[in-house]
Amino acid sequence: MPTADASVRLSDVHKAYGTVQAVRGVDLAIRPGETVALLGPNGAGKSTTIDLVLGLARPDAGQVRVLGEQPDDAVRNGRVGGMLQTGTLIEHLTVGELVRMVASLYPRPRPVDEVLELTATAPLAGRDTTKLSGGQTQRVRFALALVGDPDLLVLDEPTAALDVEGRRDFWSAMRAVAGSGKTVVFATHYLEEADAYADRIVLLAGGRVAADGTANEIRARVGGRSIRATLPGADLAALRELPGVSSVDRRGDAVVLACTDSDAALRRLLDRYPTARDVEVRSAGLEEAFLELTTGDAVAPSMDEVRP
Ligand SMILES: Nc1ncnc2c1ncn2[C@@H]1O[C@H](COP(=O)(O)OP(=O)(O)OP(=O)(O)O)[C@@H](O)[C@H]1O
Repeated sequence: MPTADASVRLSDVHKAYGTVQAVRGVDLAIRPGETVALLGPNGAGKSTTIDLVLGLARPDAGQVRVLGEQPDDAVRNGRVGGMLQTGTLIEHLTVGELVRMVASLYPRPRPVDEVLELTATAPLAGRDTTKLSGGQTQRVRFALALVGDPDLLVLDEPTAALDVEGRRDFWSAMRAVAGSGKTVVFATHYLEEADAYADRIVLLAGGRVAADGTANEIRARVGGRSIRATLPGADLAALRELPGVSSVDRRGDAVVLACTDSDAALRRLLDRYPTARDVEVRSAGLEEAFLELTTGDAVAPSMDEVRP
């Protein structure tokens, strides 16, 4: 894709903080209208990548172009709307007053009523900004990122502190915006959010791109299947010796066999353990792909960090 045609292009970008290599040779091109998730465990380099795109950090090496410009020029020209992890709303204004005030700072703002509608903040327009829940605050921050009518929206973990309902409401607002043709880049470590809301997932680990594609393409990178069967009291060491089995795990009365050859493993399992029941064979999911692709020279995420 020629540079001018990409909304965001990173070419062999490196960024260190002291001795920590936060981003190590990232190449990435995001097309206009795409919704892209930057997914990765803690410390993968997601926020640093977002800071580079927003012109808040400069690369040590490589190039970042946003809408064909230097990032800070694109931001200054009102072409980029950003929502960072932290930030508070100006206090003692109503939501409507705040969004109107921010709109007045842009040359061609989007009509305020339309933005309030789109972000489901219209019912909050008369509410003081100090009287909002976490989810409502995030939607107002989203409205502020949107009101300048940017071509590109960049959101750093927009739902990190929200409960399930707050997350759902936020994403339904986001989906409406993405559907209107904007390019959206968001960072998350929620697999399900990346899967549900992004057209494409860029999986980061240890400051590098570990995988880049649709959720299905990333799943397909991990070819293995697993067999789950109810088998009370089974000897895990003996199961590990079955042909085609790479590892074994116990889940209550069930066992899960990760397989390199699930056909061979299944035949021998049923032969040796005729009492096995509720047998299921399944393809590796996004969670397995995430674990496999982000483990290695990168920092392995703990299951808490994966938060499927
Ligand atoms: N300002 C900074 N000073 C020093 N080190 C930093 C700074 N910002 C980030 N780092 C380090 O760079 C690496 C990448 O951090 P980054 O915040 O980009 O990752 P992340 O994927 O956004 O993680 P998280 O999900 O925890 O926000 C980490 O090791 C982090 O500790």
